[in-house]
Amino acid sequence: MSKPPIRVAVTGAAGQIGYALLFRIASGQMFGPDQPVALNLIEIEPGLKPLQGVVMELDDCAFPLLTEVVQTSDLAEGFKGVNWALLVGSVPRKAGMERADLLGINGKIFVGQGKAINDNAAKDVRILVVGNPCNTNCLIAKEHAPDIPADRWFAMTRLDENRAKTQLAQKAGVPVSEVTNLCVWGNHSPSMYPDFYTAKIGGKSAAEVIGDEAWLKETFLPKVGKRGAEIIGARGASSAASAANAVVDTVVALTTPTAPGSFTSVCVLSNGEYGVPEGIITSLPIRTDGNKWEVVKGIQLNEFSKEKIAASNAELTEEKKVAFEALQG
Ligand SMILES: NC(=O)C1=CN([C@@H]2O[C@H](COP(=O)(O)OP(=O)(O)OC[C@H]3O[C@@H](n4cnc5c(N)ncnc54)[C@H](O)[C@@H]3O)[C@@H](O)[C@H]2O)C=CC1
Ligand SMILES: O=C([O-])CC(=O)C(=O)O
Repeated sequence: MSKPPIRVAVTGAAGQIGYALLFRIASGQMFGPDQPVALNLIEIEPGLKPLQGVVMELDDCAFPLLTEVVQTSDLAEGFKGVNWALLVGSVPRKAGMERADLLGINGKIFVGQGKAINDNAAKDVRILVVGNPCNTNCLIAKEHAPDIPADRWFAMTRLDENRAKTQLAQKAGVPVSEVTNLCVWGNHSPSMYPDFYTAKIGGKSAAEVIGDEAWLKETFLPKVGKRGAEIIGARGASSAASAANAVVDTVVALTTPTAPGSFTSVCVLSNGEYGVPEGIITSLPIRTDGNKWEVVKGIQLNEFSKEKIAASNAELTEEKKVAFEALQG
């Protein structure tokens, strides 16, 4: 007998990321080759017509695992019974903007979505926020969903982790699979800290294998931090296929046991781990048994790392203040 479907809501389903993401969910790449899925696709009114076209394409793929597709702009209908909510829908930045500039535009969206998830989702719902600025948007949604436990809320820095791994692999001249234990700490913004001191290449310290601290500090860090802007500059639009890929990677990482001794980067609600201020959604090293997750303990951070992490978290604390003041005003 086949398993009951996992019901997945995707907001902004007719957008760029949606177009790269839905087909991967429906094909089984997110939940596995024997796990049926149902899709609840949520768009604002003007997005419903293009969404129809995307759904025609989903139909035309004849995915054996796809049991149902709901198309709606009604949040209660869209989040009804969902086990996962992938919150992508929101405005992307243009050249010259920082992601935090989107707070005033996008923040409000996450109030209504938080409430609708609270009132309609399945009891086991887990939420991944992608729409920028994703950390603070996640916090806004969480604050408006009082019945959903805090450990169900995630925002995405896996794209930054993947970017950082590739940069290190290319510099070291090794396959990217050799790079492990790369935690991105802090905000999904240029202040993020991809921790090259803790990362490993072929099981050895990445910093020692690279052997060029000046490159790591002065080239690698800004390269990863500003990669999103670099892509906007080249493509004229923000990253979409790689973002969708990171959504798949994040959900897989949270639903399958983490390899022994390893971890992945996900933004979660801080509880003061590693001296991080409590009550912000910040990127931390996470491991899981596929169901329950925990922040990995005992990573030794040097002064440089501590300063970088503190600066990014100070930015998040300020972003939180500005966002919640704006929502009240
Ligand atoms: N966290 C991360 O690593 C990344 C985050 N992003 C962010 O993801 C978001 C989406 O990016 P794209 O798909 O490229 O944008 P897009 O503009 O191509 O698509 C966004 C879609 O969301 C829809 N939408 C807008 N407001 C909505 C609402 N209230 N409810 C439901 N749908 C709504 C729009 O109609 C549109 O179809 C942006 O905020 C972007 O900055 C992008 C890349 C990486
Ligand atoms: O940079 C942007 O605006 C889109 C994004 O979050 C990324 O590519 O990391």
